[in-house]
Amino acid sequence: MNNTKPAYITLLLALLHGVAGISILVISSWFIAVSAIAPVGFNYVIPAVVIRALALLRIASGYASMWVGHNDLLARIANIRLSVFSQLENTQINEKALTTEALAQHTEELASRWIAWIAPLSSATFIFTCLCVVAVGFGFPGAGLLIALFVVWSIALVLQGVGALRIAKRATHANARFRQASTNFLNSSAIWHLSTAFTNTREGKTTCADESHTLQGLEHDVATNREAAEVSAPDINIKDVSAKVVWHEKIAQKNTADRTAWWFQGVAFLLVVLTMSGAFSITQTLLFAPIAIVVPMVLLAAPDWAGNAFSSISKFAQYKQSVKALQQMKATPIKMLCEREINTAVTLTEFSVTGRRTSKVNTNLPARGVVCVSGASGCGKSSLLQGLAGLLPADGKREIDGVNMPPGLVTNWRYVEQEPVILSGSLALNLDPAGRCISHSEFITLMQELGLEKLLPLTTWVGKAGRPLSGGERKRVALARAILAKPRVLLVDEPFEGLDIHTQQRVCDVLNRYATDKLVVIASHVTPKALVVQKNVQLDEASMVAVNGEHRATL
Ligand SMILES: Nc1ncnc2c1ncn2[C@@H]1O[C@H](COP(=O)(O)OP(=O)(O)OP(=O)(O)O)[C@@H](O)[C@H]1O
Repeated sequence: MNNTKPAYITLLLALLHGVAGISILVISSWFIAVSAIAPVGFNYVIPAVVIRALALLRIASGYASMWVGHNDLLARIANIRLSVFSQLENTQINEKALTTEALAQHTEELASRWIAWIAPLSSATFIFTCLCVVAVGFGFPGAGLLIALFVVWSIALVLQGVGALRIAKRATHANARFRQASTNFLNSSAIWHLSTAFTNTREGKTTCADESHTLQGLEHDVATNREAAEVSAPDINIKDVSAKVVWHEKIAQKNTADRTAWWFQGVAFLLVVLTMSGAFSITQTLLFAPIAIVVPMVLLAAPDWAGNAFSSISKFAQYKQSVKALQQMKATPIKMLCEREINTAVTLTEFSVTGRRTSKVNTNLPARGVVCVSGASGCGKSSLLQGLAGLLPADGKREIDGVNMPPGLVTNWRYVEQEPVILSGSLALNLDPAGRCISHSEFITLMQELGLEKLLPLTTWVGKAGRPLSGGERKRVALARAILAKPRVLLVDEPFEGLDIHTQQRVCDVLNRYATDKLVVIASHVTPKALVVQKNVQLDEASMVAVNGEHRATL
């Protein structure tokens, strides 16, 4: 975090704001008392001017503290999110919903710590300590009561903090479950109509579809989906789905802070009542020494200048939970391997993705040319390509020219997914997300070759996650992105799926040309005639057969 200097300014301004406030209270209390018994010639102007100056200082420091604090907050959020993004770089994200929660919620808790709890708590502690020291040092009547209130405040703060930590833990858990459950639920939006249809037939009445699209309908719909269409993740707990659970914890946190503040207020008032009732012999002094009014006035206003600490300690508790949640964020690092030239072949021996039910593959892939991987649906074509690229951990050996490659992603090998990721941005951003210096003509030529000229110009906004693009267009944009990165090995998953014959031909031409000096591995159910295949690799449940003659291995 580079941007820490303004945080101290935030703290100083908060202290200034607090000290100015309490000084106004002390001086004005004394001033009112002294005015009643002031002798002729008493200079009223000086205390009035001091009070006015303090009031201005309080207003100015309050606004400045907010301005500096919030600017600092925004800078911190940006920094923390960037650091989380850099942690997530080159990793497999295991739980997307929780990662989103971490990015959206927990980073904010971390970033807001100075304005949320460090500054208010430090300010209240500083003021309380100074008041006690001054009251005892100058022998203010009732100084002991102030110290007693300080002790009560400290104990209440610790107790409130302990309770707040428990609630914050529950709140973080509830938030996480809600985020997971709602992500699962929203992902099933395309087949919501199934649950409505089911409800209609089962209950024999018409259900308003819109009604089920509201959050109130969440529990009912998830329940129906599970029961009828099994569209939700099996671990969804309907109870945890409810937004009410999340809201309940938020309210509980606020209520405990308010309750502690009320108790504190009660104790402060009690001390004032005891003071005024003569229990501490201050009343006698009050008649003769205006300074004796200071402690009762300070006690009376204690909830104003010390009460906020109870809600700040709750924010501290939430901060602690957010730090923990960010530390526990699950992402499996992908090791990056340096690029290597391939002179003769890539050899796979007993190669299979760890933990997936796929065939063990034994084959030699040529240094250049098109290799076509085929086989029944679910036999492991996509898994093989991802394992080969190093995106998934794999068992067996992956060798280049006889040298074993450790697990990891080879930097200049590219995998094009079966369902590609399209970024919400321009076509140019999608084609060159890393911002390489690719020439304009290179972009345009490739787009034309892949039959994507109607998407041009490059500034075209492809819409949110590329949803306005057709399935075939998304595939070709992803293929163009990979080709423009000029990988040594290009691994393409089902490039012909959803393409008409004419477009398949164009894609084949691009792949054939690319394979003249690079290795192109294609997983596909179809092999268009136009594709110049150097080698076929047929995956089978029982065996792996290299179709060019050699039966290399049997499971
Ligand atoms: N993310 C995953 N986690 C666990 N298992 C998976 C995952 N993805 C796929 N599998 C399993 O791995 C096996 C191979 O899947 P894969 O997608 O590699 O097959 P495929 O041959 O590409 O299928 P298709 O031709 O239908 O695309 C299947 O049994 C599948 O259920």
